[in-house]
Amino acid sequence: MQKILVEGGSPLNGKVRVSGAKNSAVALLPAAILAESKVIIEGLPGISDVEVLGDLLEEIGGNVSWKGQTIHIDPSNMVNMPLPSGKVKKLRASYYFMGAMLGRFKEAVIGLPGGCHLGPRPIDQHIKGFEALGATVTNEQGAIYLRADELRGARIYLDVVSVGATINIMLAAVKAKGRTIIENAAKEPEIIDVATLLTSMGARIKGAGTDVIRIDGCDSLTGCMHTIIPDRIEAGTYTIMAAAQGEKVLIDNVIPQHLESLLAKLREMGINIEEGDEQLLVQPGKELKSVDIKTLVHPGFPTDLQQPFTSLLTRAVGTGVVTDTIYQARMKHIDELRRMNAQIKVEGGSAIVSGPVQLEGAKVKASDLRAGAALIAAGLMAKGITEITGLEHIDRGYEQITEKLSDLGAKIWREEMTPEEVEQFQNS
Ligand SMILES: CC(=O)N[C@H]1[C@@H](OP(=O)(O)OP(=O)(O)OC[C@H]2O[C@@H](n3ccc(=O)[nH]c3=O)[C@H](O)[C@@H]2O)O[C@H](CO)[C@@H](O)[C@@H]1O
Ligand SMILES: C=C(OP(=O)(O)O)C(=O)O
Repeated sequence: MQKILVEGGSPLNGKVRVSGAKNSAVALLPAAILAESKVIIEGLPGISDVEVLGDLLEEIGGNVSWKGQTIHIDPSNMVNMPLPSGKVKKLRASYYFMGAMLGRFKEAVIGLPGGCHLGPRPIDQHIKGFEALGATVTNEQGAIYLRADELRGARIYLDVVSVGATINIMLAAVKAKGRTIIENAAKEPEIIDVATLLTSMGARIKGAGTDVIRIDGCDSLTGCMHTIIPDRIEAGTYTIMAAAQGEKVLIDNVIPQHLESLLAKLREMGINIEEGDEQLLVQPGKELKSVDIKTLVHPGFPTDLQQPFTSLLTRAVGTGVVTDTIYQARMKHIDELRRMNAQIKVEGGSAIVSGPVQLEGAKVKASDLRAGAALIAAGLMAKGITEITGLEHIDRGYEQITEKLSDLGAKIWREEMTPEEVEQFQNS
């Protein structure tokens, strides 16, 4: 087991290249189940979520091979194998096997998903959608059993705007008879990316990226080639780190329009950001002004950037209020930031960050993926050395984060934990 060490204070300079989007990748791979011939997806991020999904596709009989960041998935010999436990528990997005296997086999058994612990993460809207399409859905001993004699298109209104439910319903509906209309659909760029892949496979989808998606089902889908979009959350994380500790940092392979809400807030803080077609140049001033943020569904401020942004606020002048309306309990990083001398109060579900403070290195634990990014951001600004454990979360979503930051001039590295540290970590 490893830990990350960061010796703070070094300025960040240079160029960092953003990888393919985790939250697209984790849907694109299961989507390949629906094809009848080879699906090739280029530009995938080297993260553990993608590895696990590749293994799951092999478990159900897919022929999977890798050439660098490109995956070749031949789904023709896949079988409807139940996946009630095991690797499905390692990540959130294993829930996409429900929609994809239901679409292909009209039947599936999938264990309830894992992923970041951000408070309650129900999947009732996914189930509502599958049932509307004609499936019977039961929950038995921690696994979801889905079965349909026939999938029929339906009009589905989502009570909660959900990325996962929107994509999962699309996956099943592309093979349903007739038209499905998803109302109050999520509008995240990853939904458009998945719709683009499915359309290349022959699916008929209109409106992805708006809150009404129309899908006309078809009998068969073929293989295709697809290039994934860049990861807006990884890009946003490096943009925040550059704002916190950068002099002049170029974020490469980014779609700036995907990050408008973050960029607007950073500009309000006094950070100079120039937008190119696929690049952002970040040059923070000496003094940053605090701002308030409230997370919202896309195109609002993304919940997945709330935690790293909280770290940035510790070096801004004034008081910033952070409210997460998507995951109210996504606050586990706060206690760890406090160990590093951050002045943060939690009141009425919001974190109130007072600054500027000089953060100090400490031993901290990443409780989830973006908490990990928040602690690395804090470590970059802190005096002394910060030791971060819980890397299994960070490695779910950030490809080569220590290497990318080292290339920007950060003093950051990984070390094996001693047996005593492992024991302490496991008991904490
Ligand atoms: C793999 C993936 O893409 N993960 C992202 C996805 O997670 P995920 O798809 O799980 O998140 P959702 O968009 O579904 O969740 C949004 C909100 O809706 C609620 N909800 C969701 C589904 C449901 O059936 N019932 C329900 O009540 C959730 O508890 C949450 O409060 O979107 C989140 C919100 O942008 C991001 O933080 C995650 O990084
Ligand atoms: C919450 C996240 O991921 P997941 O939904 O995969 O747990 C995230 O990417 O920040």
